[in-house]
Amino acid sequence: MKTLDDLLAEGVEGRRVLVRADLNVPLDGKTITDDGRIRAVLPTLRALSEAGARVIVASHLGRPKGAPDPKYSLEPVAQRLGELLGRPIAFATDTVGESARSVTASLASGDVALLENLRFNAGETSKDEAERGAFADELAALVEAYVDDAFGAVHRKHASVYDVAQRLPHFAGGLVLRELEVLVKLTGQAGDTARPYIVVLGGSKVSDKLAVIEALLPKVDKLLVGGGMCFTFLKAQGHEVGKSLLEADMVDTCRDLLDRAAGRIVLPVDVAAASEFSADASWDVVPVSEIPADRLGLDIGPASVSLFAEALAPAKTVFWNGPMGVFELAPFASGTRGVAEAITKVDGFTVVGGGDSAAAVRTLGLDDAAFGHISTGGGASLEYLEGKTLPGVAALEQ
Ligand SMILES: Nc1ncnc2c1ncn2[C@@H]1O[C@H](COP(=O)(O)OP(=O)(O)OP(=O)(O)O)[C@@H](O)[C@H]1O
Ligand SMILES: O=C(O)[C@H](O)COP(=O)(O)O
Repeated sequence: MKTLDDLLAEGVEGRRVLVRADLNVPLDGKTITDDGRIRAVLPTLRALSEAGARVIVASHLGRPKGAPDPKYSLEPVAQRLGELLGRPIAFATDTVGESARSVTASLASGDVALLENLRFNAGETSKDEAERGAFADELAALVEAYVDDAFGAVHRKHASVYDVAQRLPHFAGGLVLRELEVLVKLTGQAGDTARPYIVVLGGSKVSDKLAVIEALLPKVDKLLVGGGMCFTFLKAQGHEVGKSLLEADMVDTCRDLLDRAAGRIVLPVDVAAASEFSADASWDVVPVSEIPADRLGLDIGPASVSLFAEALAPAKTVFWNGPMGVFELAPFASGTRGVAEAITKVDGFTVVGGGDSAAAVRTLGLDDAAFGHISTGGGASLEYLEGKTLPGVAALEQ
């Protein structure tokens, strides 16, 4: 795989370079609530700009439906990117149209531009190769070289991730390289995963994470399951879960996993059971065997935090993905905070697997530096650990 260093060694002075970044940051209206993904790509942008490239950055934001939607404009991101880089960013109000062409044409050496949301174009995410290819042609026409530094999107077979690489000299950015270097240590491939190896999974969707549980089960010593997804497992264990999140069609699969795991899947023993999905709900901590029929579990309880902390204490390797509860609502953030704190005390290598978990670490005021690595990829890190081929990585390798 050719890397950013190879491109810099070739010389980039005056060359137009497209950098695919993952600037898909959480927004509250127009306010960025966590700019971690913007910060993560700064070294690549700085290196190219300082070497005299004309840098054109492209990203998706959210999941607009293939047409412009102001709610998903990257304009606030351009603003923040400019502040962090300490230089003005030229913002194109489209991705490959009139504005993009004129902005890229007018860049001087060292300048940086950001294109509008890639997903405002149906071709970006299309399953039809010709449609994706046509959009990739338009993107490629703007530049002379391509750097992929969008680790969070390498699992997507999208035009800007996959097809563009086939049309231009392509290079892996520093963030993509660093993420792969760290995550390979958790696959067991290199045979150097220090034990005990404990995986903590939470978040809302069991169905999304079953494949990763399947893939990791033979490799890990313990798998701690919290968050919305634990209720499908609790149901499979024979508990009633009231109005908690439940994927009824996954109960049998969870039961099968629990049988095969022979005690290595650890579930909460108590939960915060609330009257409604709201910060103002009335709620109590109850044992998992006593969740009232009219309540929903929005967090793991204190006994579960202690149980998980005890399991984590001897760990030498930890991977954590997905919050333990609805941490966005203050009363239900304790489980996530407690487990995150237990992970920071681990005397070993700890990785936070992206998305909401990384945002939780920062919004709960925990110290980034207390974790070995905070991945910028949620789905991407999980698919990598599952052992799937990541289209973005495959394209860079070709
Ligand atoms: N008990 C619960 N009931 C309902 N929702 C929950 C519960 N616990 C956690 N969640 C929600 O799960 C969401 C995160 O789920 P998701 O599966 O997307 O996690 P993630 O893997 O960190 O995300 P990403 O894929 O972006 O990395 C959070 O918004 C949180 O509020
Ligand atoms: O947030 C993410 O995991 C990445 O930015 C990918 O976004 P997507 O799941 O909408 O493709």
